[in-house]
Parts: sequence; structure tokens; C-alpha cells
Amino acid sequence: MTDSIAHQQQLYVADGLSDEEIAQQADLYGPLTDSVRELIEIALLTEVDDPEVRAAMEHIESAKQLLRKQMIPGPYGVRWGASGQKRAWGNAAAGLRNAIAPPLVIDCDPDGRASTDFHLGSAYEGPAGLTHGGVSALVLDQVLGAAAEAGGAPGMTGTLTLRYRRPTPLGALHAEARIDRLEGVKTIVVGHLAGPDGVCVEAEGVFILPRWVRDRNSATVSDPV
Ligand SMILES: CCCCCCCCCC(=O)SCCNC(=O)CCNC(=O)[C@H](O)C(C)(C)COP(=O)(O)OP(=O)(O)OC[C@H]1O[C@@H](n2cnc3c(N)ncnc32)[C@H](O)[C@@H]1OP(=O)(O)O
Repeated sequence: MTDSIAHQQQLYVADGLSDEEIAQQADLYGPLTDSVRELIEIALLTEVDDPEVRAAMEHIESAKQLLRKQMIPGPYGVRWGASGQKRAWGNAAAGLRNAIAPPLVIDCDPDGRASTDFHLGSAYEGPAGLTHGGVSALVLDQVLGAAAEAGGAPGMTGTLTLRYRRPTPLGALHAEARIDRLEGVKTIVVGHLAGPDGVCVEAEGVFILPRWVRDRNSATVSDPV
């Protein structure tokens, strides 16, 4: 096993938190994340006078000093509580603790479907007034991956193919995906991102459970212990 795989494995953690403890954390950190996300948008668009910008920076510096007193030493990783509740709270597309995430709240169906209605503000701009194409890819990667996982055939993105059919506006958007077919260890998922005028980006993704996970799973299944 390579060092990078071993390091990755350490970031999948069963920390045994109860559902109640997880709810308490979500109630505390969710609003913090929302506040920081709003701050990103305000910092982007503010036109107050110079002294007010400098005063705001002092307040932000104080908040940073408070929060950095005690920190997780590295990436958040993926954690599971005692009941099996999964927290990918650092995820760049959907993480509850990640202010960079739009965030996506994805509805999943065990038949291999996923969908989300979400809002992209000015911080996700690419072409003037439009969504950045890389952000569309981020959203579709996550929603297609969620469909694969919901259908019981999860994996990492091996290939993501996008067709940008029309410009994607900022604002209210919708994305959805479904498993199209399984080909051995590959899960092929299709989906799209749509705005008020219809589909903007079509996507097809190939999701593959990494070899080290497949090896571990088959060892577990065949191991009588
Ligand atoms: C554990 C679940 C985690 C879920 C996380 C979801 C996060 C959100 C989505 C992401 O952001 S994932 C991050 C972006 N993706 C990556 O970083 C993946 C990096 N690449 C890899 O880790 C490996 O290359 C990969 C797991 C995709 C494949 O490695 P394997 O060693 O498992 O592949 P293998 O050589 O055994 O090939 C298995 C099959 O897949 C095919 N294949 C391999 N790489 C491929 C590829 N890149 N695209 C399409 N097909 C691919 C390969 O031809 C073969 O097809 P056949 O079975 O038909 O012969």
C-alpha cells in the first residue's frame, strides 16, 4: 500500500458521536459556515469607504484569532457517528463546515437518483454574470457521485464528461443525476444542470471504487472471521 492511500484511509473515521451530538455540532457550525459564506459575498461586493474596510478587517482578524485557538490538524475527512450517520463536512461542494461549498443539499433515492435545488451567488461567477464552468463541473461531479452512492455503487470520479449547451446563469439552479448502467466495477451516471431557461450543462461520469477498497471489501466478504 502506498503512503498516499494509507494517509487517505486515516481520514475515513468512525468517531462514535451520537446523533444528538452531531445535531448539536450542526447547529453550532452550520450558522458559522453560512456567516463566512455571506462574508465572502459581502467582501466581494462592498463599496464602503476605505476606513470602514480597514475596520472590518480588524473585526475579521479578531474572529480568526478566536477560532484558530483549537483546530483539527488537517483536512476534515469523512466521519461516521455511532448510528452510521455520515459527515463529509469538509466537502467542497456540499460540506456543512465548508464556506466555499455553494452548499448543495442533495436528495438521494436508493434507486440511484440524486437531485438538488440550490443558489449560486456572485462568488461563483465566471463569464460576467454567469456561473464559472468549473463550478458547474464541481456541482455535477458531486451530484452524479451522490447518485452512484445512493444506488449502492459508489466510487471516485474516473472520468467526467461535460457538454456546456448554454450559459449557466447565477441564482436559482437545479441539478439531477441517475445511474445509467453498471459495467463491472464502473458505475456510469448521467445528469444535467439547469437554469430557469432549461438545461445548461449535460454530464456523464464514470465512477470507480478504488482498487484498495475493492480488495478490502472482497477480503471482508470472503473472510469467515
Ligand atoms: C470510496 C468512495 C469515495 C467517494 C468520494 C466522492 C467524492 C466526490 C467525487 C470526487 O471528487 S472524486 C475525486 C476525483 N477523482 C479522483 O481523484 C480519482 C483518481 N483516480 C483513481 O483513484 C483511480 O485511477 C481510479 C479509482 C479512478 C481507478 O483506479 P483503479 O485502480 O481502481 O482502476 P483499475 O485499473 O482497476 O480499472 C478498473 C476499470 O476502470 C477503468 N478505468 C480506470 N481508470 C479509469 C478512468 N479514469 N476513467 C474511466 N475508466 C477507468 C479500467 O479501464 C477498468 O475497466 P474494465 O473493468 O472495463 O477493464
